[in-house]
Parts: sequence; structure tokens; C-alpha cells
Amino acid sequence: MIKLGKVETYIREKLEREKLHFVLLDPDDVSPEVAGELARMSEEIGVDAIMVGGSTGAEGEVLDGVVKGIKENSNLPVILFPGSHGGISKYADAIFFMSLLNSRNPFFITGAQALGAFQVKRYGIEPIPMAYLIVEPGETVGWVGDAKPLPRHKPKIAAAYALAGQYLGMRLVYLEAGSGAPQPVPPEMIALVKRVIEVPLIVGGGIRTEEQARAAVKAGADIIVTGTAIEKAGSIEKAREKLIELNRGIKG
Ligand SMILES: CC(C)=CCC/C(C)=C/CC/C(C)=C/CC/C(C)=C/COP(=O)(O)OP(=O)(O)O
Ligand SMILES: O=P(O)(O)OC[C@@H](O)CO
Ligand SMILES: [Mg+2]
Repeated sequence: MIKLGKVETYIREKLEREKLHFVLLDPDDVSPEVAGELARMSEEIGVDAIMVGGSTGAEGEVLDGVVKGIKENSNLPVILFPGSHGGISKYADAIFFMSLLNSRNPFFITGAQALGAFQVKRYGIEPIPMAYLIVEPGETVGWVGDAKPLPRHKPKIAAAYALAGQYLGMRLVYLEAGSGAPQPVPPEMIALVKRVIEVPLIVGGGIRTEEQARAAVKAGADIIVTGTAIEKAGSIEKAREKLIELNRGIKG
């Protein structure tokens, strides 16, 4: 029988009490030292987990170095957010074992997953099955993942994909506007998706301000992912201020 793993149990238990904030670090953009420092700060401020990944080549030693840098400096769970089967590191705690349901390319629906499955098993990384849905504009990940991005003003299409993901057995749904998107996923879309599914809803892409984070939570997001706003803050001190601001929007 399949048992829920440690990280997924931690997420579920925490969600009984509060909304969660995950910080995404891209090994292409941060060194192991900076990643460690950001993770340490994140933990102090009340962030709930660190995600590690990038759509353009976060692999091998570079990826391992960043995961190790984070593990050495914080106790937060490290969850891989892979762009392909290359995005797997044995030093991580868990992996979003995601399928890009609205991709046109079967590689991103089941291909990368098959190529990565034995590695995940061998390393004992906890897989968390997740429906990954790309919403317009989709940015780099939309292009790389060959998505047919969900129209921003058609929340029903997003809700249909999300429910299909749940019925396929996925235990999380992620609505993704794309890293660095000019606008986050519209609250109306978050609200309809949330109304339809029973599994936790993750929302990310383009969330830069406290107000945007609060609006996403108010609409029904359970977990908010922030990346660019922290990575591009300009300095460690500014990253700290941004983390505090975004965390306040999420935790209320
Ligand atoms: C489960 C396994 C082994 C693989 C899943 C593979 C899938 C479905 C990938 C989806 C498509 C994709 C390219 C996802 C990347 C997700 C991600 C890390 C986004 C954040 O990266 P960005 O910041 O957009 O990328 P860059 O900064 O590299 O442009
Ligand atoms: O970098 P941002 O825009 O915060 O997006 C986070 C995440 O949803 C990207 O995959
Ligand atoms: Mg990035």
C-alpha cells in the first residue's frame, strides 16, 4: 500500500492550520552560498519549504551544490521542481512528480517522468504526484514545456484540467503563470479551480507584492510560490524585506 511520505504529511498537517509559502530557488541564478543564506533567512521568517528547479538546465553538480547549500543552512524541506528527468538530486527530500497536463508534447506529460522514475526510487526521494497547469502567459516554462497555455479569462478550462488531474490521482494541483510573469494567475481562475477540487492548490508565477499574495490566498490558493521577487531583490537585505512582505500577505 502507498503511504504518504514525510514531506507530504508535513504539508497536509500544516495546511490544517495556515496557508503555506514556498520559495523557489533556481540553481541557474543562485550560488550554493546565496541559496543557503536565502534558505536560512526563509526559515527564520516563516517560509514552509524550499523548491529547487529551473526550466533551462538546473542539473548535475550545479543542482547538487545548491541543494546541499540549502540543507546545510536550514531545516526546511527541499522539494525538487524539475524541468526534466535531469532535475533530480539525491540530496533533496522530495520531488514534485509533476505532469504538465496541458503540454502538447508527451515528453512533459509522461516521458520525463518515466526517465526519472528509477532515479527517484534509487535515491529514496519522496515523490509527490502533482498536476502542473500552465496559464497564460506561461513565460519560459510555457515555451520550454510546449504548453497550450490556459486562457486567463476562461477559468472553466483550468478547472476542468485541475479536476482531471485529481481524478488521475494527483494529490496537488499547481496553477503556474510562469516565472517572472507580468501578471499572476487571475483570482477568478483560482477561485473556480478551488471550488471544484479537493486536493491542495498551489499558485505561482508573477507574485511580487504582499497584495498579490493576499489576493491569491483570498481567492483560494493553499500554497503560494515566490521566486523572482526574492531572487531579483538586489541584495540579501532587500531579499529579507521582500520575504517578510510576501509572507505577511500569505500568513495574514
Ligand atoms: C517528474 C519529472 C522527473 C519531470 C517532470 C518534467 C516536467 C513535467 C516539466 C514541466 C515543464 C518544465 C520545463 C518545468 C520547469 C519548472 C520550473 C523549474 C520552473 C521555474 O523555472 P523558470 O524560472 O521558469 O526557468 P528559468 O529561470 O530556467 O527560465
Ligand atoms: O518566479 P516567480 O514569478 O515568483 O514564479 C514562481 C514559480 O511559480 C515559477 O515556477
Ligand atoms: Mg528562474
